[in-house]
Amino acid sequence: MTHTGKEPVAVVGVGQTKHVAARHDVSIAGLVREAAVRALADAELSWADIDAVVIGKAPDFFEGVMMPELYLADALGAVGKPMLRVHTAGSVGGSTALVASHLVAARVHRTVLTLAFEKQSESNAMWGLSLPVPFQQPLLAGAGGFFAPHVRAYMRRTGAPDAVGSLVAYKDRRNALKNPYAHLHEHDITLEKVRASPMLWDPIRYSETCPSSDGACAMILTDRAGAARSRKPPAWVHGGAMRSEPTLFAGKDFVSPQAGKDCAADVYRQAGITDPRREIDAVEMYVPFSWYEPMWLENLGFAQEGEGWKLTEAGVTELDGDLPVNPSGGVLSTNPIGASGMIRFAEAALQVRGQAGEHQVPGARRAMGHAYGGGAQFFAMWLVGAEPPTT
Ligand SMILES: CC(=O)SCCNC(=O)CCNC(=O)[C@H](O)C(C)(C)COP(=O)(O)OP(=O)(O)OC[C@H]1O[C@@H](n2cnc3c(N)ncnc32)[C@H](O)[C@@H]1OP(=O)(O)O
Repeated sequence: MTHTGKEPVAVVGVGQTKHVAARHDVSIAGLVREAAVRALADAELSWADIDAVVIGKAPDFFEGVMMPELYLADALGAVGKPMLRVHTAGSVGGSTALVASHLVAARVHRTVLTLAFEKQSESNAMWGLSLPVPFQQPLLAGAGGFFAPHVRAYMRRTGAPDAVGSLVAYKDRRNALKNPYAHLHEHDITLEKVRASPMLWDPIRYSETCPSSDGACAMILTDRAGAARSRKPPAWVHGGAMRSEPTLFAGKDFVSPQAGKDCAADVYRQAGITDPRREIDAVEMYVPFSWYEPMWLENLGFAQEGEGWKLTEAGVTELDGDLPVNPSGGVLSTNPIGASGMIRFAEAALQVRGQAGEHQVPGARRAMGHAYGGGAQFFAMWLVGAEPPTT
């Protein structure tokens, strides 16, 4: 039989660890295996059903272990099978899933285990991200130090009121209470508490910042025949894209990077989306600092330029709003950096499979997963649906 076009790709299994500040009870190998075993159990498959493994994590500085994938082949059942590592800084969880999905779409492999992790308690991510790299803009103190001026630039450009950042944090931390895997479960959270929390990197407050987490996320991606064997509803990949640009160049727009806009436009084109605000039911967006919600709402085309904060302020992005953003609690509640992009992709898949539990968006049919990394320079996104793609 001659095959033309791409093979449709389905997510049939999702597994996560409970994300926490420090998993002292397991090694990196133990952490990744836990997520992989849960994804296999969800898919009702065994190691023998997996043809290849695609793994991702953020910079090796975060654990101080160079190339940890070298010793993870047995923990991930990859002995005698192809295993591949992807690296695109903080967006890596998303790009890893996309590489895995391309292997299925291109009919290189039929069923692929993809996994991303970070065990930040083994090191210190803030100082891991504060290296004095020669001939580069100093990164200041960690990612917060790098991104805070871009948040200020957004506030100045749009006239957004100070309160918007706190609204996002308050929403995401409440959503996290509905997600058993989320790192932060702040049962006593109030808006006043968020607003009164200490300023870390002006204008980013403690409660408007992601934590540093240990965690892993895995997915099983398969072809049309694999999806047909799945007893649970699959999530179908309708579009996926990656884009990159340098950290610094004349004219770079840190508030709304061109690479992010182009990446989203490519995904919408593949998925046949012309009005993302109306046609997408849930978004899992990479928001490590709360102000990135309104910033990405604009960058991804959900709002006109300068208007993203108005959606947040009006409650549109709440779990019961008409465009729920980060029903899982998002990166703001859980950030094992390398895994965070894959968690966004996996949570989007759970939404359209109807498997998101207490943070399910009722009736979600199409959901978007978004990841970014580096100096807002690597982007990875996918759009998944409850129905198989028509093209
Ligand atoms: C592309 C990207 O992903 S960019 C983002 C990259 N990631 C970051 O920049 C990480 C930002 N966060 C941090 O640097 C740190 O978590 C800080 C500065 C906010 C807090 O530092 P520390 O207090 O040293 O955190 P530490 O990890 O030791 O945790 C101490 C406790 O505070 C909790 N905690 C950590 N951060 C937060 C937070 N932002 N809000 C509420 N609680 C928090 C932890 O869960 C832990 O509680 P536990 O002991 O009950 O488990």
